[in-house]
Amino acid sequence: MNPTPLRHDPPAGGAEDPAAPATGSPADPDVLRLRGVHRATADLRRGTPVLLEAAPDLVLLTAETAGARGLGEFQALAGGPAMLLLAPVRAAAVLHRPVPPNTAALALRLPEALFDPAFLRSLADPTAEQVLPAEPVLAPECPAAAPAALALAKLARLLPAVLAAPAAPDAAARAASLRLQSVPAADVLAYPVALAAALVRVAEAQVPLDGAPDARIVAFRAPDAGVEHLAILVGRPEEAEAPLVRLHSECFTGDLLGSLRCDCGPQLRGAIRRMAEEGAGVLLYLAQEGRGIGLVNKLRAYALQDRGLDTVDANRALGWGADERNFLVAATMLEALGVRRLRLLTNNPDKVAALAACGVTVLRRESHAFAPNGINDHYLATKAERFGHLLE
Ligand SMILES: Nc1nc2c(ncn2[C@@H]2O[C@H](COP(=O)(O)OP(=O)(O)OP(=O)(O)O)[C@@H](O)[C@H]2O)c(=O)[nH]1
Ligand SMILES: [Zn+2]
Repeated sequence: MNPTPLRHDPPAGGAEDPAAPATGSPADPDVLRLRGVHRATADLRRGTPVLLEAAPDLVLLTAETAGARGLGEFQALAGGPAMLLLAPVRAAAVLHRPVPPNTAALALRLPEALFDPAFLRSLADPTAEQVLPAEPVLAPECPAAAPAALALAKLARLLPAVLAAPAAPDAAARAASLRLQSVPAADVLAYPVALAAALVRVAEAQVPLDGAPDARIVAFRAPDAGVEHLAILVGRPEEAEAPLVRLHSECFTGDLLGSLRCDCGPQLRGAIRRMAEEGAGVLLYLAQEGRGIGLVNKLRAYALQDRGLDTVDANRALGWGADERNFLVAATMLEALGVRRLRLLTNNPDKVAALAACGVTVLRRESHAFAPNGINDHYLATKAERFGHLLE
């Protein structure tokens, strides 16, 4: 195999090469941007506020993780009235009325008396017990950086419901004394693309599989960020003219537990089987659980589906888009593996379009449909009706 080196490959031999460009070095601005955003997501997950550098700067705290300490630190940095930023479908549900179309985010007024963790969680999460001591009202203005604030919560795989306030004039100094993270809004919005472009191969091993003994796994990771993706190579796909490729988004419930709610398990094993029959193929096992919303949110989406919503509306009710995946990750991995022309095993036309948009030649789509099992029938029908999945 002769992989194409990517921008952040470490210097050969692991030594610093003084003549090499600065990419991957400690001062590489791309690496610093990834680091800043990744640290901010980790802080939000632990219920710690972060500063979002925008005009104006905002202090943020995710509603899902806000506790007494985080709320206290939030107030120490806030220099103006607090708001709760929500995605439009969730805001409409909380306000009990439609919101203007094409709205990226809405802001609700939030007096300090309502800084209560249970109240905040109930505003954020339609599956939580609803604790609504006051009727929520719209704030007079939604800050320009609200979409970046919600994007940061989503990168943390938390519900996109964010307590926000304009930062006090001395917020940067106070943030430094509390060791809080500060992150530019532009870095947050650029993060998914920067992360995908920065992936490097970090490990590789033979892993013979049941039915596909000639299999290898190659692991990819971006520097200074947490997410890892895997490529499962059957045979020598890089030597094939146009190998069979599958982009398989992680599904803990279907792939590992054999859940009958979806078709992921049969698709995963069926893809490996077909690749073994052909003698070669690549299955990219992408860390995009729940179409990019994460396992916890997928479980919430399932709870909403049990109350009658379909898979698209359940995502939206939680504040997420129907499909939050970024397939640039897959294009970057394929390039590193030396696969530029392929046949794509999928029913999803968006995957074909996304790879083509990244410059990958998809010679054709190969159908990958499995019969409904009596429980996933409605889910499969919804994928066909609302995502345009092709079943032939
Ligand atoms: N949010 C959400 N995600 C789901 C649900 N059911 C399955 N998933 C996720 O959907 C993804 C399925 O991914 P894929 O099988 O790669 O993609 P696909 O869009 O179905 O397209 P195909 O290539 O035709 O299979 C996995 O990440 C699952 O965890 C659901 O009801 N809600
Ligand atoms: Zn699944």
